[in-house]
Amino acid sequence: MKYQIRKKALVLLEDGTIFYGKAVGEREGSAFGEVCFNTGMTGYQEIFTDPSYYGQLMVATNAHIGNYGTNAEEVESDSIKIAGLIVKNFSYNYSRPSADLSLLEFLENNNLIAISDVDTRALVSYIRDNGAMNAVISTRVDEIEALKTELKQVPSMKGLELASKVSTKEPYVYGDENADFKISALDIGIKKNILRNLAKRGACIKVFPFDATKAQMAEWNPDGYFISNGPGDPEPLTAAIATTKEILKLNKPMFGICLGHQVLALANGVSTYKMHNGHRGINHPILNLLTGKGEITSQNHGFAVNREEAEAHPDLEITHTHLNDQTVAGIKMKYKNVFSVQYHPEASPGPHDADYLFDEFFEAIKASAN
Ligand SMILES: NC(=O)CC[C@H](N)C(=O)O
Repeated sequence: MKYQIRKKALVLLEDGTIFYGKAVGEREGSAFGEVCFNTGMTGYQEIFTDPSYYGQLMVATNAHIGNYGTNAEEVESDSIKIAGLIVKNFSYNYSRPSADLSLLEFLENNNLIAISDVDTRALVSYIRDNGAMNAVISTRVDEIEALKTELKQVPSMKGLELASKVSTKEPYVYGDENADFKISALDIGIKKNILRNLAKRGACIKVFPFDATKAQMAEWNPDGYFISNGPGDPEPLTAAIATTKEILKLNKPMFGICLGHQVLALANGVSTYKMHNGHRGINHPILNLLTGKGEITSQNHGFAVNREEAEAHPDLEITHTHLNDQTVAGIKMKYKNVFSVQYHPEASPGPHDADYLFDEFFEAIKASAN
């Protein structure tokens, strides 16, 4: 086997804790970022290409990663967005008829540094107990002091604006130009499966850069507005928050997902905060407070909306709650067709329980278009 003898590598956390492992493939080097973990058993390719993970080192809690290879169709953006990958067992072989590359080839094509043979259970328990923190993965195992110094230069996720790094530079149109409805989407890190979900329900979507103004987004007279998911802290997104505030005055239907949900809260003067540990996985339980029904959802966030402020806000209603820790999982504006969720109805990966949110958005669009 080509990669049987592999270089030693390490994960160094910002508090000095070290976990050892082996380099994946033959790439040497270091990758820095906030270390976080995803508990999904499947869906690694969608996770690695999700722009919301920009700047993060991903620990996969599933013990085998790579065993079903990759497929060019199953991406959520045009490249890998995680900063680095940490796994227990990296599978150099894969078995799936529809795969077109091994995970190793996919990582190499994207120049991604990855480390395997790490005690990921110990690492995940450690982060879970001690909270989100920065880390470096590196093959420079004899240069720990130098790595510590370099790690100190890495900015904290709190206060970090990252949407501009992943947003489209120019507006573009997605879907059939003759579709029944038109949606303007603010791209602060949009996942492809959101666009697929909007297009398949009969919309043509115009996707705008992170700093687009209301005037730019309103110019083609859309039937509704969408504010996307994305990476980083929502608070520094001053342009997106200001644009959202202006769009709200138009009284058109609006839907926000994840970072878009946080931006909607901020546009209403409700603050957000950094969680001790985020929610990242595909089996997070949510209670829909409007229907009394439970949903199993796909999640990926490290910030959340302040519950007391949302509860006290005269124009807002909390519509969904996360059942593990009672964090706010959804809000709506009482007097407008405007709502948002902290989780991912587009799944990819994950269950489709929350698909109905896209349908509700289209019902609102149809009602307001009449
Ligand atoms: N998936 C997302 O949109 C994540 C939103 C935000 N970056 C957070 O970590 O909370």
